[in-house]
Amino acid sequence: MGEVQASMEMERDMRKPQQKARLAILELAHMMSVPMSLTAVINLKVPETIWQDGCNTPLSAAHILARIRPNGRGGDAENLQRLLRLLTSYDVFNEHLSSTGERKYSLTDVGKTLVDDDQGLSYAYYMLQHHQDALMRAWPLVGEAVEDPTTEAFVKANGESAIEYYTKRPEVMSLIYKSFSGMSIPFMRDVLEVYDGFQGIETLVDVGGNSGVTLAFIMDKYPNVRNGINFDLPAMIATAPHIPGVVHVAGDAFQSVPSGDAIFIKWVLLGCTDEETKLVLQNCYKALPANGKLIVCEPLAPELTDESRRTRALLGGDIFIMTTYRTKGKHRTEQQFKQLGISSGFPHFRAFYVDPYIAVLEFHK
Ligand SMILES: C[S@@+](CC[C@H](N)C(=O)[O-])C[C@H]1O[C@@H](n2cnc3c(N)ncnc32)[C@H](O)[C@@H]1O
Repeated sequence: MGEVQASMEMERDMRKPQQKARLAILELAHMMSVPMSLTAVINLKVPETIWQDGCNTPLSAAHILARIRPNGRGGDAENLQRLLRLLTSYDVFNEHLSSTGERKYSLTDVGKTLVDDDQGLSYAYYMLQHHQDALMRAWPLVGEAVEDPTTEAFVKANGESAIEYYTKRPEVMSLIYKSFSGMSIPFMRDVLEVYDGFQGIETLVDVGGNSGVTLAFIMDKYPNVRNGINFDLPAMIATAPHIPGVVHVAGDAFQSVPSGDAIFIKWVLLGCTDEETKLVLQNCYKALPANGKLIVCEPLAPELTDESRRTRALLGGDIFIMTTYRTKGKHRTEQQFKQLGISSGFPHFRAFYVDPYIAVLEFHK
């Protein structure tokens, strides 16, 4: 029987629900192979090797290995090809199969997100950050968040919180900065193309602004923002890089936040419990003038649970938060944010869906 015929017969058999179910559970059972293979090819520098000079020329695994290894020797091309085939099935690489059976690989649009741009940023650092040893140690304990939500899996596995762990290690901090910037800048580029809510603001406070890169990006596009205050925890501010025009201020948003015409918060509230989120929103309310505005960019959990990529990406991120940062931090729905805003004093709320993952939420006094 030829492979095509066998495949057609398998398609037909797949109509049997039990076979479909067994196949689905095996896919789930082997799911771990996907992020670990992706992390491996990033560490091996496969994406930039294929992308060399922006050409995206299809290369065989042996050719990729020869380019990666300066002396052109060593490495197991067959094993590299096995990683590339799996990741092709997840749309990271395109596979080009020749009539002789040789397989070559180029980058898809997904794969291209792993190649550094002219500022040295890409999503590769986000992948690497998420799969560091310390974070991986926490995953076997994910179920304990159900039994005991008082302590994060990360803390149980590593004896300290993720933030404490990061800030003690300069090499981890530099990965964190690249990871957040690599994820943040492409999103902000899209936001600033369509969202004009920063017009008319002179002093903008970025609460939990980390390195200050996002704030600098906003100030570049909106020169009316003349005073940019990057506010973060003391340990983060201690290692924040110097950025012209950005003033770094250390503090704790649970205590108070600096005053400004408007306040910006991005990718912070997901790491807070509902009570802490309310506290931060109340502190923002106090720090804003009459008619002041709080602009929040956070992942928005979908109301409906379906099988879409968006739902999976967002709910997967939600479990990442639960495991790594806060067992009761979470991705919230639009309605949950609206209610938290109202209970913190903000009577007006608007949501802008500028990106499938992160939304822009405006809270007005
Ligand atoms: C996931 S990072 C997001 C950084 C940045 N806003 C971005 O979008 O790239 C969360 C940031 O919130 C900061 N943060 C967490 N709790 C905070 C608090 N209580 N007060 C101020 N900053 C806080 C962290 O130190 C970290 O820099």
